[in-house]
Amino acid sequence: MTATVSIENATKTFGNFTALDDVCLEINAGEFIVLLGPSGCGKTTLLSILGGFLVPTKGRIAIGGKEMTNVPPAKRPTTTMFQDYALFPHMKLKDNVGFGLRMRGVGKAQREERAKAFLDLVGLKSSADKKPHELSGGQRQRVALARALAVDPDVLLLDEPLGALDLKLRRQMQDELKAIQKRVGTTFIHVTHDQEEAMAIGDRIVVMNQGKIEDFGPPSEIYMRPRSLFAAGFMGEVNFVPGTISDVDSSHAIVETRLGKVSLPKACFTAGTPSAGQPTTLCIRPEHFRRAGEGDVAVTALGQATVASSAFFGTHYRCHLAPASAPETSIIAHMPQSAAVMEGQAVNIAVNVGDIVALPSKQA
Ligand SMILES: Nc1ncnc2c1ncn2[C@@H]1O[C@H](COP(=O)(O)OP(=O)(O)OP(=O)(O)O)[C@@H](O)[C@H]1O
Repeated sequence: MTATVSIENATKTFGNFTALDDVCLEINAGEFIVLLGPSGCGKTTLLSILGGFLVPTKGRIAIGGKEMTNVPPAKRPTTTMFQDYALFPHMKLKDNVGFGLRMRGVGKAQREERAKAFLDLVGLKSSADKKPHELSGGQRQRVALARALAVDPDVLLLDEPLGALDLKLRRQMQDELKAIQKRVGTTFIHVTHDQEEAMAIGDRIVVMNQGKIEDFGPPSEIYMRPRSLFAAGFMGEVNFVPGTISDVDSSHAIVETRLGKVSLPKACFTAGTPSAGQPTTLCIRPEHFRRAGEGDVAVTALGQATVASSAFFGTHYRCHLAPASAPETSIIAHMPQSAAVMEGQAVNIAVNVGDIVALPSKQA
């Protein structure tokens, strides 16, 4: 089963401290949503409010259109899967997976049938009679997922479920989790502080900081068109180039920066309409720099820079560039293999204007 989730102006305070600050979110049925942000930003607090383990100080929650704000966890159509997924060590896998069903009074035969179906879903059908200690970490994690899904929640809440796994297994489990979610169609809300994980699994990502939502959208949109400096910086590497808007006409705004004047279409201003005099920061991803002259007509030249360092990364060279106009500034640029850049070399750098995002500096 699956359901929509609606969060209206949810605030949670602990004494004088505001852990969640006026959060609004509309989640579609069957979406894989990732709550992403640094430690302490309020991800778990929001998940706990959805699961019914915390009641918001203000605001309301609805699941499948039904008011849930004060409904206890057991009466909600949600299941929460925690990082320490605590399987019962003395029980066979089929009994672990069937546990929730037993609590709901489902008979043994039906329980076993359903447990086996869900063990099959996670690729462990032939292990139904094993006990948790006979499994690897990744396999135990899959059993926990089967157990959570066996009770047929409308919404599965996952609190850093892959946090205990090593990197390789983590990446593999991300792919599996995404594939299983697509198969069952349940709404998944998954907490992580790992940006790559969020991009690997999320249909949409909620970027959180200090109890607030900084950005919400599909991974590509948050990466390419972030709506806050925090979201831009949290979703991968970015160069921040501070400047001021000196002029605006009907289609473009001129931003004066230490790399020179840049004329940007208004679509580059993702957080609102630009106005003259506004302190503005340009966000440029390392892979968007290129050597001037290599590209098309939409390229903005940013002047000459010296390659301070260059490291070969297989797919590209990762370079630190010192611009001639501001040598104390270090720019990180990924240059293609074909650019064959060398330390000490002077290069003319350019960026496709459409790849630049301009955001108000005061958000920093
Ligand atoms: N019961 C509580 N009493 C007081 N403060 C709390 C309580 N629960 C959470 N907090 C505070 O609220 C803030 C948000 O906590 P939360 O657990 O939601 O963060 P998080 O984003 O999930 O972080 P992490 O990734 O480290 O788990 C933190 O500063 C935390 O110390």
